[in-house]
Amino acid sequence: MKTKEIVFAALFAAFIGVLGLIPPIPLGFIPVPITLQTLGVMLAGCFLGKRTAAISLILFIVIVALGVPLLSGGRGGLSVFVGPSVGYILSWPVAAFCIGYTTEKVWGSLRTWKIVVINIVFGVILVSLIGAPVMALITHTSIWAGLSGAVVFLPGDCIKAIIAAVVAVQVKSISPIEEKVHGS
Ligand SMILES: O=C(O)CCCC[C@@H]1SC[C@@H]2NC(=O)N[C@@H]21
Repeated sequence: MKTKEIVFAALFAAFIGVLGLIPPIPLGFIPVPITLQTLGVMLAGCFLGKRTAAISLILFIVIVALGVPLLSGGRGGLSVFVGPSVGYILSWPVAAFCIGYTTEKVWGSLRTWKIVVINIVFGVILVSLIGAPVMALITHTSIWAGLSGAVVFLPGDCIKAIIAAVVAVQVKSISPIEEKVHGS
């Protein structure tokens, strides 16, 4: 692993932790909050690329598991991993990897709309498809109830997908993907 890769992965893990300082919005009818941290997950994928993004999110999760309160609302520790949001949390490295993988594929013809679509497919839909059924399992409700409840996250998550895409395209010249693809 290159030093630069480690630095970027650590920086993004810290950045996602900083996003967790913004208080979550609890929703009475579903035991998982609205959080800005998914913005960081999508940005990690489309700015860092598959490998570094996945490493960054795994690092973030390990730090949380060790008890550092980096999740929104100042939560951390192993108890988080038996709670209703565990599926969402564990989906983050997968989503970041998929976003990074597809972003690298379209890097040569990069357009904001392409990154928006990628972010929505993996950072919104895939995250929901993993997170909501796990939430349903843990809260002893039906998968259908879990998935339909999770629809509440979609509007906000789509806005985050757009913001992440706009930012990633704006700063593409300093992205590690640029170096990887064009060797600059
Ligand atoms: O802090 C946690 O315990 C994890 C929260 C997971 C929140 C999920 S991620 C996708 C969806 N979008 C949100 O804003 N909240 C949920």
